[in-house]
Amino acid sequence: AKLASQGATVHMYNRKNNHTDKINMEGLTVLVDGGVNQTVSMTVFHSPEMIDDYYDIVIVLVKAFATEKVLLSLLPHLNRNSIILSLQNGLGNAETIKKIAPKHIVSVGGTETGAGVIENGVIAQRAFGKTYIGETNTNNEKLTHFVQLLSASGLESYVVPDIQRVIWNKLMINIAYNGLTAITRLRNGDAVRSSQGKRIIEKVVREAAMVAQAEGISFHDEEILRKCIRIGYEDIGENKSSMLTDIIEKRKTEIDYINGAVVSLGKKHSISTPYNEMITDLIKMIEASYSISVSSSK
Ligand SMILES: NC(=O)C1=CN([C@@H]2O[C@H](COP(=O)(O)OP(=O)(O)OC[C@H]3O[C@@H](n4cnc5c(N)ncnc54)[C@H](OP(=O)(O)O)[C@@H]3O)[C@@H](O)[C@H]2O)C=CC1
Ligand SMILES: CC(C)(CO)C(=O)C(=O)O
Repeated sequence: AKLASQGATVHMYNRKNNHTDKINMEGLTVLVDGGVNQTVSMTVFHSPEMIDDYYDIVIVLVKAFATEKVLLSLLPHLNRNSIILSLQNGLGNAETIKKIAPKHIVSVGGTETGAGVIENGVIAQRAFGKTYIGETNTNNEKLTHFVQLLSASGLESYVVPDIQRVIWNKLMINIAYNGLTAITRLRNGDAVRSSQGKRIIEKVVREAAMVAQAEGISFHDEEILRKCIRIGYEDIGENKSSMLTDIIEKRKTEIDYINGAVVSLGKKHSISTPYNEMITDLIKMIEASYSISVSSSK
């Protein structure tokens, strides 16, 4: 909606549901700070055949485990010169896309902007951080133009050279908040304001920083921790994390790509990650028991 409001031609691709029907009929309404920020006329395509092949950039924003299925069906309809840009959370997204689309230009970014569906056709923006996008070897002018449009629309964005750092920087925030808020059903800010929550955030982030270092990504533990805590109080405090939304909606989560990825990489490097393992196990337990979970005291 923000890009479209800058005059860019933006199409969305999603399977058909009540939300997409409402958007196609009445446009997409974005709420910011409780008020209506804008309603933008948008088209959501439901079938790959409806896709034209002229897109400069294709942004992948499905859950990590759905990338393969969605992109495989779209690929025959995409121009080779289109940049495929993942703004998904977690580790392994670039690798998944490159496997499916080896001849395309692939870029990965991380966004500290967040939103959720409030009702059909209406979304609320509740996280207001920056977006960083990794450079590509070619077609950087397209990316530069893209971030200019994003920034002009109010979503502060940058193209940056070190893509692994971009991914891990964003991952640290998800490691800190997504699993914890999904288990406690708290907004990010409420999680970090609890002394126990803050302690758990410190533990999971410190474990992840050790694993990142073993992977060759250098992080100053205290600095990354300070950023994760600050952002929880400020930019993303009001947000319900995407994983909390998944748990509320009884959906599969991206835990394997976030805290679960820290556990797997920790094993590879013989680094113990008990706090990330606990968060991963609890989320998997919740995911596996939606149909039998207790929701009433009676
Ligand atoms: N929400 C947030 O604040 C943020 C999310 N992210 C990342 O962005 C990505 C998307 O997150 P989010 O928007 O929360 O996820 P959602 O699950 O809310 O949205 C994903 C969309 O993809 C659609 N979809 C799933 N499978 C298919 C399919 N096979 N064919 C067509 N459409 C499909 C879903 O349709 P349906 O509704 O029918 O299931 C849904 O509309 C994730 O990687 C997340 O980590 C990053 C930063 C912030
Ligand atoms: C917006 C943010 C950073 C935290 O809520 C996020 O990435 C998510 O919810 O998945």
